Amino acid sequence: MSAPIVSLRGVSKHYGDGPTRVDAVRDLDLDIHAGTVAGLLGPSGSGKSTVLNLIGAIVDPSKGQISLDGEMVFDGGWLRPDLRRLRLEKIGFIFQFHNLIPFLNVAENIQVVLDLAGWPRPKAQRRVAELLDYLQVADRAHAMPAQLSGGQAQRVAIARALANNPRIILADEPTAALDSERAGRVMDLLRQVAVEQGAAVIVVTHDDKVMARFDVRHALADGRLVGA
Ligand SMILES: Nc1ncnc2c1ncn2[C@@H]1O[C@H](COP(=O)(O)OP(=O)(O)OP(=O)(O)O)[C@@H](O)[C@H]1O
Repeated sequence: MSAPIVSLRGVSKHYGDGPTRVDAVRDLDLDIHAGTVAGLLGPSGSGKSTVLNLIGAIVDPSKGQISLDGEMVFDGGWLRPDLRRLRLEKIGFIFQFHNLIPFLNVAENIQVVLDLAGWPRPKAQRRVAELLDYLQVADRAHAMPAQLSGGQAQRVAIARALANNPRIILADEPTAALDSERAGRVMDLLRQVAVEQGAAVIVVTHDDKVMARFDVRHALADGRLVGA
């Protein structure tokens, strides 16, 4: 099997110290490979979002090692001076409530990511058009987020997450606000991205509608993996 795109070794995260300390993730080893759609499951408070945010360099690990797309990025401390750049280069985020910027239209919501990543304008505009086509929302390019249906908004959010060709897609409850048919389409799309772009897609969910759709399932309880 190919080398993992996401690899965690002995990763722990606690919030606070002393009597208020919460051990959210304990000594976690986790590998996710290219072309895989992985589910991160478990009851509320088991540490799922913390794991996603550790991989996304949004939360600082308390200890351990994290390597992303073949690069060791955390080894007792972050090895990259600019975590914002690390995220832009390697990671696409998708959230339950899509987090589109309300005062930018659909095309601009995607364009903004490419501007931040330093793409030249003409190339970025071609990429935006290609993504809107791929996600079947090209006819909504000039619509504002408030004018979109839930399914359309989620597809635009996915387009934005894919814009910079990240090898790692992190999704937090991406289907919870969608009916089964739309949820199924989002999962089909994530699978297509995993396969076509050789990406690792990691989905945190409680959503029973999509449980059968993962290649691998990692279940957490009390900050530890408890098997698939
Ligand atoms: N910023 C924080 N400060 C203090 N404690 C936190 C913080 N974030 C999470 N926790 C605690 O860490 C533990 C794991 O939380 P986390 O959000 O990762 O779980 P989860 O499995 O994603 O839960 P849910 O399904 O409810 O979103 C919980 O006990 C939570 O209260």
